[in-house]
Amino acid sequence: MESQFVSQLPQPARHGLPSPQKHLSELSSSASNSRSAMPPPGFASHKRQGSNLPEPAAKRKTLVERAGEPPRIPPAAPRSNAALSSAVMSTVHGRSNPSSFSQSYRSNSNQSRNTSNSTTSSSFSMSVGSGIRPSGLRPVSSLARPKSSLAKERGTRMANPRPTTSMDTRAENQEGPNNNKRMIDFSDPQLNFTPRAPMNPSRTAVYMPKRDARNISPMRCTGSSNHPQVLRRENSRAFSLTAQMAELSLFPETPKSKARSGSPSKVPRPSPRVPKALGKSVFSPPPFPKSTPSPRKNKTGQKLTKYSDLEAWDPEEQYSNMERMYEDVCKHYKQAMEDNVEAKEANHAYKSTLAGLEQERKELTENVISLRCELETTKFRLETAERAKTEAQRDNEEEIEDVKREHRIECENIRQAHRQDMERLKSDHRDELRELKKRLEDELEDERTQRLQAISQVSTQGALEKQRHQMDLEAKEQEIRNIGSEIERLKADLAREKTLNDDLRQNLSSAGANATTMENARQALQAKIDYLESDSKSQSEAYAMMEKRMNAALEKATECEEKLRKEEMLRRKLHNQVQELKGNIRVFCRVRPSNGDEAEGTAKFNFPESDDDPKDIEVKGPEETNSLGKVTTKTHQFSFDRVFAPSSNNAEIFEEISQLIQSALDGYNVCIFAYGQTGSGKTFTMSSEDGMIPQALRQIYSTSKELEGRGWSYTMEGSFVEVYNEELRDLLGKDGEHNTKRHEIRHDMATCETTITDVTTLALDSQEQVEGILAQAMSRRSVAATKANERSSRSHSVFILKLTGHNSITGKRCKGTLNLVDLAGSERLTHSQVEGARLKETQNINKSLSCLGDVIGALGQQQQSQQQREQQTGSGGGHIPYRNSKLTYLLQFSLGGNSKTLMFVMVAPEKKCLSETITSLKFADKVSRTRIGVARKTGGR
Ligand SMILES: Nc1ncnc2c1ncn2[C@@H]1O[C@H](COP(=O)(O)OP(=O)(O)OP(=O)(O)O)[C@@H](O)[C@H]1O
Repeated sequence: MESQFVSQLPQPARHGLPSPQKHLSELSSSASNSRSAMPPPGFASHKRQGSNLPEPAAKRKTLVERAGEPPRIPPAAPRSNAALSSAVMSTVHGRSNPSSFSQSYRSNSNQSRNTSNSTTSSSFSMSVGSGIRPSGLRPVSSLARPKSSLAKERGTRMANPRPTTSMDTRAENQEGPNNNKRMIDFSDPQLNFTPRAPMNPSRTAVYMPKRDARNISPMRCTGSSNHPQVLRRENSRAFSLTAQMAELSLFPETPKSKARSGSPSKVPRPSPRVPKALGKSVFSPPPFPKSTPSPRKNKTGQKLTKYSDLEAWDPEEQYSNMERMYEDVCKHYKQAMEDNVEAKEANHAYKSTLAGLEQERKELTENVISLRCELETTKFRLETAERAKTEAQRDNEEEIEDVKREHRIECENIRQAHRQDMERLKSDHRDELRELKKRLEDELEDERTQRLQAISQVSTQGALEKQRHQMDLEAKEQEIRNIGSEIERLKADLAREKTLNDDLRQNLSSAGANATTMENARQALQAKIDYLESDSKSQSEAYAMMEKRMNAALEKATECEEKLRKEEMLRRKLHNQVQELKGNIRVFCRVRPSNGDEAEGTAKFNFPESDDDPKDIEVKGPEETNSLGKVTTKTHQFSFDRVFAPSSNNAEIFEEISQLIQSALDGYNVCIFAYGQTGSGKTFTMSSEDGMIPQALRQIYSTSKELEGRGWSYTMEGSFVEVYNEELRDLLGKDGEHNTKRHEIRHDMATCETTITDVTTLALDSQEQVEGILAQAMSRRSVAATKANERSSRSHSVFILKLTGHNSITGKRCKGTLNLVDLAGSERLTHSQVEGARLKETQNINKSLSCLGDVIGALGQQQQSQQQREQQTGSGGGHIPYRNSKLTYLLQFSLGGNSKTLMFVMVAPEKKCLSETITSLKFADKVSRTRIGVARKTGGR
């Protein structure tokens, strides 16, 4: 029983001594581990003897110093060993309080072995348990938790052995934040810690840090307590244990004070299972003195005093307790002694290990010295090599510098040579250029001389040639002139011959007709003779009747012809009377359509309703502001012989003037002219494809054809001139001549005929010929782009058609002239803003138009005064300023009593032309009111 007890005590020397190798490895590992810097328990216990306070962390030791340290020191040694030492010392020095010693020692031994002695009471077990628990493990329950009625039960329950189950996990989880701790069963064969003492079933399981099995090493546990917090906790625990031990006394405690003393585990209680024979083999404590029972002993209900309610102590019971405690202490002391012996053995072993290590250290030191020597040698070599390298580098740099310098000199030399070469080449090149230039100049001079000689030769030859040609030309011109006069003479002869021929032809035709008639008569007579000879009386009667009827028919035909002639004469007479009634000067107004430029705006024109013969036009004038600031618009009303709205076309207009064309065929002078501002549509009306000129010619051709049946034959001669800057130009003249040749206007006052000198007069034999002539004339007209018209006519064009008719039946003749005039556009100088040639043109245009107005006005006045004078004296006369302009002079016989005149006043609808439009309309109105005398036939016989 005693041996069993002894074996349960901690025996570190026997089972905890590691092999030297392992020991060294642990030492070296501890050298690198700060936790192992904690002093071994042996040192600590010696150092802290007599002190319960924890020592500060020891200085880090060398390998040699550590070699002698015991490898496995129980955990929490500083605290437990201090307490143990103090307890032992107090016991040795005869101090009382064995229970505190027992408690301290038990805690120490249990920590070193990681086992617990479950043979003690539950409170004692808990006390021991708190010692083996790693720091931080259930600190509150072990230290601060007050004792309760449940504490004992809980402690017992914790000590109960149980297999490792899922509950372990739960228990582990219940450990709070330190989950890295786990319950380890010491019976687990995997663990290399095997307690020598039989395990108490109630303590087979203890809480261990969650590491490998080595974590149960006291060194590591010690290390873990090195943490400042842990140290504090350990210190406080040691302090509380010391304090508790100091509290222990032989005097009984009241239950109340017990309850206040803290954890029940800290109150020492004798284990009922401690063997009585403890320490017999080694140590036999003297018997505890027997106490004699007190005579005053009152087992039950004995009070402290007579007047007190407190129960008195039972000394006997206390004594027995003390006795038990004493035995317990003796038992532990014996155990400690055994441990001491073991520790000495271990010390010895450590010393031998230390010697080995010392030897090893010496060897290592020698090695270190030799290595240092080697290091020094290497350093020296390195420095030498460095120096050599630096020197080599310096040499290299010097060499590079030398090479660079040489290179620079070489470059400089090459550059110099190159520059000299360049200079030389340049001078050579300059010389070459100079020579080349000189040579070329010489060559050029020679060439020029040769060329000049050749030119002078050629020019001499050319002059001679020219002279010869000139002479030839003059001779040819003379020849042509002779031929021309010959032609003229021949033409006159031809015309005379032609007339003679015509007369002869007529005589021949009449003779032919007479011959036919005679033949018919002869045949009739022959038939009559035959009939008479056939002797038929009835036939003779029938023949007479037939002859009678034939004669009647012939007479009737003659009557009809006469009647037709009379009617034709009447028609002409009536036609002319109608024309006269219409007025010898008539005015038509035409408004052209807008050219589509909406931005310019259109003036307001009104055409009062009239079914087929519109004659009135209203124009809204420009806005005017009167003196009161009121804006007014004046409406101008005009009446003409006919008004054509913008929608009317050239065909409609020609219908109206076709009667005038007939008058020209009848032998009247007819003048149709178009007046208006530039761009108002004059040329469009007169000379466009379906304009008045082409249509008039078409009608003349067709009518003359019709009249052929009535014995009329017509000859048509046309000329086309323009009045440009008061000069006449022949538009049908030869190329190059039409605008250079000068022409004169000649009037034959006897025949009232006008001729232009050197003007081209063409016999118009066919319609196609006329159209070709018109196209040529139009292309030669003087036109220019103005502000108002891109192709503005800068001249007055006059197409003169002379119509000569002869009636072969009646022998009548007639000669009419048709003048179709396209006047140049009237425009204000301020509006046109032209200058130079254009200005001169405009001035001449305006002057001639003004003269035209003057002539018409004078004609009107003359008519009035003539009528008055005729009424008074029977004679007329007056001055008409025809000569004031070329235009009026040219149209002298077409603007007067001998002619029929029609004026078109052309109107542009644009707003910007409004003032010019009104001016034109006023002029036309004035002309329209003019009454020119009665037209007379010219050349009629
Ligand atoms: N009745 C019309 N219908 C359609 N276009 C017209 C008409 N009248 C004139 N024009 C057009 O208006 C433009 C000017 O006309 P035109 O050259 O005949 O004017 P103008 O009076 O002869 O001008 P100018 O006096 O400068 O010669 C032309 O392009 C012409 O085609």
